[in-house]
Amino acid sequence: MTIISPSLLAADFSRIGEEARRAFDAGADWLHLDIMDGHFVDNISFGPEICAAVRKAVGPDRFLDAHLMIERPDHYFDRFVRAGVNLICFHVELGDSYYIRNTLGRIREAGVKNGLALNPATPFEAVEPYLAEIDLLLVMSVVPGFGGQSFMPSVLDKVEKAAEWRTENRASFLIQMDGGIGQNNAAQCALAGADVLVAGSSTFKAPDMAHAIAEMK
Ligand SMILES: O=C(CO)[C@H](O)[C@H](O)COP(=O)(O)O
Ligand SMILES: [Fe+2]
Repeated sequence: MTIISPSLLAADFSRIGEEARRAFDAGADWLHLDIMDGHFVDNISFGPEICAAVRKAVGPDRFLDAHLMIERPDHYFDRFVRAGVNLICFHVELGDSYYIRNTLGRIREAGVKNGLALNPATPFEAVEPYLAEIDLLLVMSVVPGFGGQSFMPSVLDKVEKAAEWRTENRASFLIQMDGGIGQNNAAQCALAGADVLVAGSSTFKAPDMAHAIAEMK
């Protein structure tokens, strides 16, 4: 069954704890936390203190996946580990192979799952060298920075390539897609090979969140 991870970016920030609980009560499998620093992307969202508040609101057993859209994941990731997230994903565009490999290793050593994200313009080949060392590959289906953008179907090719690579190499990383995903394109993403679908606007802003998540599943 495909994992649905609503993005808290589309929630009502004046009631962040209640909103996080609302997602899980509506059938969310994971909750997606978008961290933006105003440098790697042209937007600022929230940091580790809010993540810790979300953890407190949902209890110890819920899976929180943090998508770091920040320039120095190596410098900041441990604050998110201490805040209680379960998975930390950062972008492959950020550095050379030493930086990427070292940061992936340090995240795992800190006791959480690691993930590597790629922007729509970044080719599959950029992440290929690291696929044996990751728990999750995030294929962005919008240019990161903002919720509510239109899904880019051109990235589905990369999802298919990643799924083929995984089969051929008997690897076990999950494939996640993020951006513009809803009831109208979830099946297309899953058929291409995605295991985890991030959905912000189509879940938090739906008239009935439980129905929206059930429809996607
Ligand atoms: O990483 C992101 C943006 O950079 C968000 O996770 C993504 O945009 C989800 O929101 P929506 O489903 O509304 O597109
Ligand atoms: Fe995201």
